[in-house]
Amino acid sequence: MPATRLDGKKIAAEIRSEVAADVESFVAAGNAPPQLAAILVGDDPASQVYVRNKERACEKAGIASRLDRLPASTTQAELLAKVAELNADPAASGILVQLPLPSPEAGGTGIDERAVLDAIDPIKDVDAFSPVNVGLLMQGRPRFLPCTPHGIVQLLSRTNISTSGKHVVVVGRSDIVGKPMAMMLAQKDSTCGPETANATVTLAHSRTQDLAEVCRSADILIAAVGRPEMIRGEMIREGAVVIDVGINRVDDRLVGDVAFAEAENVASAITPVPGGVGPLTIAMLLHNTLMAAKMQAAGN
Ligand SMILES: Nc1nc2c(c(=O)[nH]1)N[C@@H](CN(C=O)c1ccc(C(=O)N[C@@H](CCC(=O)O)C(=O)O)cc1)CN2
Repeated sequence: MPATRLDGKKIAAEIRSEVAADVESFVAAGNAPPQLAAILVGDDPASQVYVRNKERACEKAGIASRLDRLPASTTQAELLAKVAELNADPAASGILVQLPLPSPEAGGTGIDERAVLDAIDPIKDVDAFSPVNVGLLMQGRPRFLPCTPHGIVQLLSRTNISTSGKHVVVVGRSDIVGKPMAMMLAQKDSTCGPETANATVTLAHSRTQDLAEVCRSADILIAAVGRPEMIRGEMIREGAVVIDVGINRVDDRLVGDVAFAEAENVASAITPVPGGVGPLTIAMLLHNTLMAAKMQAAGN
């Protein structure tokens, strides 16, 4: 029997309407609407789509947004000055810098991404990429959770997939997805409760020996490597849950990190690409923006 498709788009819509209702109450209580301030450097086509989608999602949820578009020729000092301006602006509840920053080959000036992310005020860091928020997550007392891993926790919880006591293999050790995902699932508790925490986690990567065997030992396999269809059907245990974080453009087609047609015949449940994990990223960004506004309104 083919795997159940886990509908991230539907779950994201649910979360977005929950956030919209919560924003309405927040504003009805006399607060200014939350505002998301996004910075886009350069003209990468995919990034332009993502920031536009973020603006639209904000609008639908009653969240204000502003977008600062900067040319690819922007220097690190100029970008840091923009971040400082937004840090000091009380109207900006949440700040994000759309990644990736333009490489020198794309006309960029070689900005140190880490230095820019470090400069965002942690209380406005709705991507949860700053060292303060990463550190709080590591210690099991998170403030903001990074959007994509948090979206995956929400997806697992809302489809009744427990991670407690299970072996979860995360393939990919990026700061944005792999590392925080592994950390979140290994904790004692999650925002959705202990059933979507308490996993035994293996964080696999490009140097992992016998990756196929490691993947086959997973009850839940999370692929976040950024390599089209790298996870083949034979790398998946019969009945495993497969979460595909990859969004790769191949010949004008979007494909994940998992060879979907092969995986679908082995897994018990799988996220499609598109329509799986991607939409949850923006839903959780809205959640974080509202959370930032609430914390700032409370003077935290
Ligand atoms: N500052 C950030 N930069 C980047 C992040 C991030 O969370 N913060 N993540 C990605 C891009 N991203 C959001 O920024 C993002 C990517 C994909 C989707 C999505 O909904 N994908 C759809 C397909 C959309 C398409 O047609 O391209 C899907 O998977 O169904 C949302 C957000 C890197 N940069």
